[in-house]
Amino acid sequence: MNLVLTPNKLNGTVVVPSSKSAGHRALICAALTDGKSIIRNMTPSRDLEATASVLREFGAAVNILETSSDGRLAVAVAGGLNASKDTLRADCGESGSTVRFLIPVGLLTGKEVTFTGRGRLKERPLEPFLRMFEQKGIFYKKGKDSLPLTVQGLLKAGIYELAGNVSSQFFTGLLMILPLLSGDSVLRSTTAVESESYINITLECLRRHGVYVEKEREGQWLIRGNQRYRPGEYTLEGDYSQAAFWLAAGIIGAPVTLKGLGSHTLQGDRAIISFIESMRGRIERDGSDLRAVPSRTEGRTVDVEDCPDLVPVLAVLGAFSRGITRIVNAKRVRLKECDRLHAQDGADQAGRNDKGKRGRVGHRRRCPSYGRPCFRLERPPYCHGLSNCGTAV
Ligand SMILES: O=C(O)C1=C[C@@H](OP(=O)(O)O)[C@@H](O)[C@H](O)C1
Ligand SMILES: C=C(OP(=O)(O)O)C(=O)O
Repeated sequence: MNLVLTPNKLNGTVVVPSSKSAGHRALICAALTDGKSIIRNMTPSRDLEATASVLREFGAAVNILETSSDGRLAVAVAGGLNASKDTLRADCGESGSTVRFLIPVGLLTGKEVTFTGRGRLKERPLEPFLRMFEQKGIFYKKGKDSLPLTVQGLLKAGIYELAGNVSSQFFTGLLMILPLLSGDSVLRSTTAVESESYINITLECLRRHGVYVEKEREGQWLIRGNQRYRPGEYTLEGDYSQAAFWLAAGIIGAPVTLKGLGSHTLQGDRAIISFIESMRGRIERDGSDLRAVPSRTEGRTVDVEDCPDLVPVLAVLGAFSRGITRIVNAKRVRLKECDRLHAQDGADQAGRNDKGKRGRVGHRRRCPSYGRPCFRLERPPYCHGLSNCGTAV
């Protein structure tokens, strides 16, 4: 799809959609209990629907209790993975989180599970799990693409070693099920761990459900076995990845106020605030509300190792700032729902990354196609939760 963005000023107040990462984890942890949980303030999305539908296939009941006037859901989850069918089909849509979180959960069912997906998900890497299946004697079958993938087997407590530089999502998937096994496990990364803030979001969700994991040292976690997930009732916090777009819009255009963000969050994408401030962008705080005020920003070097989802918005902000903005440690964003480096202006400079060197994207103040849109988007930008805005993008 080609989307033309006409330059325009945007202002107003946005109630930020809830964190999609927190939503996936909440649904899964609730499904791993043997009781009923209620998750409030869930902004619906296709990725969350994929997780909910796979959990239903595995035997949990996931139902919408209420929909608020702004489309937020209260979701009831009755846990228990007691699917009656012998073979299960898990359609993960286009969601990397869904497939990587739910492969270990699927193995808990003891059934043969076939994971499927659409679009780019079929090509996104699953190698860390495939290697684990070989080490742990788990049956799997797949063609030349990552999906469809059929798995069957039981994971046992023990030592799990995975590369930490492909996706933190493999660690999250294992961290959610290892506490249920009979015996202690150690999860260890064989490389430096990237996107670790997402692992911390996982551990926070586990704690909410009464499950505890100890970080022993960098890249290593001790997981006591024989734990049980307790049902919970809680409200999801606002999403800093999505807030980032509105903050940039406020800096570039006219003031934008954001509501619904937690100020004590573990989300790595809260780094957008310090990035913008380091670029001399003005962000005002009023309790947990944030207000982005139009500013003349200056290019900086920003490290996205822990916050890869900020790359698109930083590229936009960089294009509107004086001087050069360098986005470093961005190599893995090639592995997302689209090749997000390729989707940015200046992606050619990032291509020299294949020998293990760190990613680097340079953005000039003006894009070469000055006066015309300089990004190719495969989907419209997020625009849930918009209210009282003078002009839409
Ligand atoms: O665990 C999660 O919720 C996510 C982890 C990150 O992926 P990587 O660990 O692959 O960087 C992030 O980019 C993705 O949007 C969501
Ligand atoms: C990369 C993303 O999610 P996932 O990895 O779950 O597909 C995303 O939504 O930006």
